[in-house]
Amino acid sequence: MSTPSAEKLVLLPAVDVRDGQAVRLVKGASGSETSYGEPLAAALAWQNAGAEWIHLVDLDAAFGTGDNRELLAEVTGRLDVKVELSGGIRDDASLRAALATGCARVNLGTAALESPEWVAKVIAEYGDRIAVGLDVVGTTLRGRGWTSEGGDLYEALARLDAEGCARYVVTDVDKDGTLTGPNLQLLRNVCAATDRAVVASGGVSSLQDLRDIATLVPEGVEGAIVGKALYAQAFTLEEALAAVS
Ligand SMILES: O=C(O)c1ccccc1N[C@@H]1O[C@H](COP(=O)(O)O)[C@@H](O)[C@H]1O
Repeated sequence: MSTPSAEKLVLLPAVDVRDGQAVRLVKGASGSETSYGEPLAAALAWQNAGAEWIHLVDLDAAFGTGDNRELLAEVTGRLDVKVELSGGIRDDASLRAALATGCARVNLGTAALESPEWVAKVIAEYGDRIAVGLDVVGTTLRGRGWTSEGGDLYEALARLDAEGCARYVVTDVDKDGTLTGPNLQLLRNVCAATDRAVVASGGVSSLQDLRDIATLVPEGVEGAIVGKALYAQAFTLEEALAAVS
């Protein structure tokens, strides 16, 4: 596989769902939620503003505090844009249900840490409909709602590369929801370690942050997830899309 050569950075507005509501967390901490209303309304707003993708997360399933599966299936079904579905996809049943929503791809987090053989199997079976979320503090992976430690980022990357993983969603947990700017060095380091596509996540606060991430497209960064900055109206999605076009 060669380094992907996307021309422009793809933006994926995030719709994270907890207890039926679109929320943003700070550093993924349970209890730090700010609520932003109906997930469908949020997703449709991003779609109408020009998004090509929505990053849709079942936070309850990620934390193990229940799930929002029916709601996320309904939201996915109502959208015309591509959906990257994430949170609690850890076995055949949850993967089948996620793929059956019609989402373009799923993002596996905890499973990549705790069930590596199963993840290798589903990568072989579903190819680029499977992305792996590499959620890190420093270079240590986090799972189960980012509460458990799951080994070294670069060891996992080498293993998943060898298994044919097509794409990684790389989140700096300490940046997520903080509006303090992305961890560009982490993204550079990951791109140097893999030739697979990388989606950047965590910390975007300004249009300049998006322009900075876009400079890493030639290194392999394909996309950026944008959450809090959009909900806090730091800029509009239209402005963001124009900034990276
Ligand atoms: O996105 C978040 O803010 C977030 C916060 C805390 C925990 C998880 C979070 N996000 C997503 O959850 C998946 C992992 O789910 P799982 O481990 O596969 O069940 C992760 O990739 C993030 O997209």
